[in-house]
Amino acid sequence: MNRLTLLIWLLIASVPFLPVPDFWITQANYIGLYALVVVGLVLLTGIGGLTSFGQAAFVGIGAYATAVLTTQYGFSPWLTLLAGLLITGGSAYIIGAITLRMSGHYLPLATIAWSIALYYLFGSVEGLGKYDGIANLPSIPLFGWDLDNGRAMYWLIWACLAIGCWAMLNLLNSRPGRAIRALKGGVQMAESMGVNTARMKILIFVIAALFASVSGWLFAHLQRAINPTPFGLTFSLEYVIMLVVGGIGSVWGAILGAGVVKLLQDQLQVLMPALFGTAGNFEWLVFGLILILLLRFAPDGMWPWITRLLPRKTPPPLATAPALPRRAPTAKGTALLDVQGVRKTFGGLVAVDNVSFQVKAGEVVGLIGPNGAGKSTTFNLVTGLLHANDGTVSFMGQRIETQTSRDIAAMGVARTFQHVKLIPNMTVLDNVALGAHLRADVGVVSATLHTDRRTEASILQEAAHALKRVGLEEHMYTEAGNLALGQQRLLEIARALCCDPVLLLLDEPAAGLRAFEKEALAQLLSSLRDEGMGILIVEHDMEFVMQLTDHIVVMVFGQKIAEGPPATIQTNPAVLEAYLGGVE
Ligand SMILES: Nc1ncnc2c1ncn2[C@@H]1O[C@H](COP(=O)(O)OP(=O)(O)OP(=O)(O)O)[C@@H](O)[C@H]1O
Repeated sequence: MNRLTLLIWLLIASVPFLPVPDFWITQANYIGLYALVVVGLVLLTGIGGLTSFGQAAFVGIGAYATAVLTTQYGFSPWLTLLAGLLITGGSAYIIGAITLRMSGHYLPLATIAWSIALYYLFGSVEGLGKYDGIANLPSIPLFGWDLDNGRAMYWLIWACLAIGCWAMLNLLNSRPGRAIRALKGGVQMAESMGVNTARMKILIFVIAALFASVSGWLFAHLQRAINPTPFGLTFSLEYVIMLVVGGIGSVWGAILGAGVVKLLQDQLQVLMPALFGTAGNFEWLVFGLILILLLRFAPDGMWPWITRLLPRKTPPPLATAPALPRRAPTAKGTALLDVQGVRKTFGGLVAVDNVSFQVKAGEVVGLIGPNGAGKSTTFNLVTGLLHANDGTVSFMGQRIETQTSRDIAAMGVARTFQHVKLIPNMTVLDNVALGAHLRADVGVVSATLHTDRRTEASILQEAAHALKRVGLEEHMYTEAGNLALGQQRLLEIARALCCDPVLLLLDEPAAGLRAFEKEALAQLLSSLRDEGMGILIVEHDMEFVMQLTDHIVVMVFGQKIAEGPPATIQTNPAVLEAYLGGVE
């Protein structure tokens, strides 16, 4: 934690000692409660890209769990916090497992549906007090002290928020955190790096729900009485507005958003009825307008404005750490990839038709052909992104044509993409570190508690080494989206190297590179070949391919029309006719 952050937290902790009126303590309490929910939403929506309009329902589960168990069964509020977390976590897991398979606008619609369902459940069940709710909740005891007023609850609320922010930041800057951030870059890339995207989605859904549940527990014991109203759809929408206002990708933006919306709401609730001359929820008019303007002109919310004013942090030097375990080297000449008679159709189109070829360790094989020949489709068949209709694909003697891209990555096959797939707002170093996902075993708990320091240092060291190999070390802390296209391709190669692959598949790696960068890339690939790596490369730059490869496979209209060493391919009449436009 830097000095400025520490100073701000100390200032926040000292507020109840200062002559601050109770009104402002109450405001601060609600801001803290809302911010807890929004920090969860930052992870779910801002980072993970999953929109939820149902967080208030999870706040409700936390609140009702403690209300029922303390008032009807006499449990301690601390026990009911755990019970609430268990119930919320369980419900979120079940709801998530059902709804997170949906994509596009179906997911937000589903979250609205279960949010409404839970709201009516709270209001209809006799044991939950129906719409009157449950009253007379006990206060929370803490080391013999009764947190029975707003000032006392202030510390607990803001301590929970501080712990939540600390845990969330730890998580985001870790191996699972990078995997979560990769979700927004598309499932294909993340799965190719070995990330179990379905599990990650459920995980962030459950974590966001747990943040909401803690907020509900605190809310219930602050109010000492609850009813269904604060757990309905309107409040869920308010949380989303706070997220957008503060900045959807930032933990600190969550607190800012909660603060700005809460304070503005209070002012508007007084001002707007006076302006219209009648009572009503006119503040929503303003919120709607603010939301539209923000989405149009500042979709990243207000936090990026503030960060521009803050002093730039110099990243600390990377810690030295033990190297990550590497695969045993494969002897040159070992058969790595064996593609036999693969066929892939898209409806009536035969994209790949009965294609066979092999790649050995210590060999660079070029896969060439005009546009639409089926090269990328063949790549996708080898890496498990697509499954062949016919034929077999084997890697080191093991059949892989029905395996997932995650399993194939785990076996030692790494790839780059024709259309670069990276996480633009993550640093180059973190993007590359994602490649080492399968080489370390840091779980969410360890990441959250920051007990993963050693492994994290090893991962970053590995990523830095890969960046050095591709000549991008000076851009380590640049946001990946700010790199030129050619450099982004080099980043993808570094990420693939970070997987410690046996077989490297490169889809048009030289596209967008300048002459000296191509030269450096050719040298790098040659040295990887000398180390025993097998390389399959799709490339349109013929000079590059002819100089680098040991063997070339030529495809036209989905079929293999020739294969052999570059010198033979260059003079093959069928290739010249079909691919290069015929013999002069
Ligand atoms: N998901 C898909 N659905 C339908 N058709 C597809 C799909 N993917 C590829 N195709 C078609 O399959 C054929 C082969 O495409 P592919 O991208 O594999 O060719 P390519 O050789 O990699 O071409 P390029 O060099 O332009 O990238 C093309 O006609 C393409 O339009």
